[in-house]
Amino acid sequence: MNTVLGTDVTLRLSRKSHETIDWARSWKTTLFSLLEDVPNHYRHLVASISIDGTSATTLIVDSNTGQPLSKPLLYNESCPDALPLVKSIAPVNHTVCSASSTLCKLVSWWNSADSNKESATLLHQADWLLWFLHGKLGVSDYNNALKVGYDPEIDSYPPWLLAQPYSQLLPYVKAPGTSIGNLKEDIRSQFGFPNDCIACTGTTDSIAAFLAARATLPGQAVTSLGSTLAIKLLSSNRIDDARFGVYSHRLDNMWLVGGASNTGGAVLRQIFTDDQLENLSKQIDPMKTSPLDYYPLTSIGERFPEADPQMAPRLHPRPESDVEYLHGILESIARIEGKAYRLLKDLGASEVAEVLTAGGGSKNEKWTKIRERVLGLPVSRAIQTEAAYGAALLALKGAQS
Ligand SMILES: Nc1ncnc2c1ncn2[C@@H]1O[C@H](COP(=O)(O)OP(=O)(O)O)[C@@H](O)[C@H]1O
Ligand SMILES: O=C(CO)[C@H](O)[C@H](O)COP(=O)(O)O
Repeated sequence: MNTVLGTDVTLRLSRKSHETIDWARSWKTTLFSLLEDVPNHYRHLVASISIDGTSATTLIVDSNTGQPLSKPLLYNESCPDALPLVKSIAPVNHTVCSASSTLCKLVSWWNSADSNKESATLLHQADWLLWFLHGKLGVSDYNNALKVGYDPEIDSYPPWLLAQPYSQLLPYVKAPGTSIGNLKEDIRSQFGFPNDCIACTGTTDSIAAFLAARATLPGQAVTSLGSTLAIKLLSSNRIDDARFGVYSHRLDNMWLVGGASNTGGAVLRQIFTDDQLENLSKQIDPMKTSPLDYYPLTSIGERFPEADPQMAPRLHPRPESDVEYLHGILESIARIEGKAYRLLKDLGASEVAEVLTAGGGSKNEKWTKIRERVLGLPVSRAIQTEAAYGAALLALKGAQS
């Protein structure tokens, strides 16, 4: 029997200004502390390791040292300066035609960098952290590489992208859960992993959550209620439309159609502690419709189901009662989720039949009932709600192939 390790190292914006956080150092520290947390009596049994990270979280690193050449750009950061140029080379409404796409982040760096262009490589958060384990720089997976322009249907970067001068920075792409190679000797000896332990390509956090939920039939969907609201609907056909922030990830021979809204738990965390969320939620009647109409965001900008970088948060008027306020916020997020699923149907995806829930918000039973009422669909908590479990399934896939 294989023992495998999956880690979800997505780190979210904390209350501090994210200008003050050394993100790359935080991620590396988090990874190595997670490896330290593996009980010693399991470490010699670990056959394979994989990592999921936030999508479009981008690093430009030195091809020789792997060290970042500039500040990493997070999943929800945008580079609108690059959008006109990206739109001029990509097909209309292509996934990369979003200011928060990885390609916009690459083009923005390329146009502003005055050195190191010849010895630079683009990596995503999960790619860079896996590199510490296997030591082969420049390897990614076709889920993380989607937003830089990789086309998982042709298993290649498209000609319009390869023709660009910065295509030399693009990472080599493998399927998620594919062996990259054995762990480096220093990592094996530092943590006591076996000589034949391998590192496998990872995926993004919301796809790892989908894998963890074990949805296998077209029409099954997973909503990840984490810091953000990420939606993945298993569909037999591919839908991509940047006008609405809709794109399709490949999952073997099917498609995960969806997108990621900037609404979600990060807004709740700005207002309530987890204990307050639990205690206030107990007092909510989920069958009662909230009259409050919010668009809960932590800052200006929305990706999906409206791709509007100028959308402002709407969290007022605030009622006297915190129970009513939380009810209004949870119901408003549910309305955004409902709008997202209706949009996918209107764009031609398989019709959603049931919604499984992952992420921290999945434990809120009152929210689940509110969502079931608003969506008009069966909504339940996935048996496995942690993205790390999905990453472990990818490690297992790599160990068995
Ligand atoms: N009882 C609750 N009801 C609703 N949301 C909750 C509850 N407890 C925690 N959360 C939310 O879950 C989020 C954390 O979930 P998690 O899946 O770990 O997010 P991420 O991996 O994106 O950081 C937080 O933003 C928090 O507000
Ligand atoms: O919101 C996010 C972080 O939580 C990411 O954008 C999320 O990973 C969705 O992106 P993808 O659909 O590519 O997985």
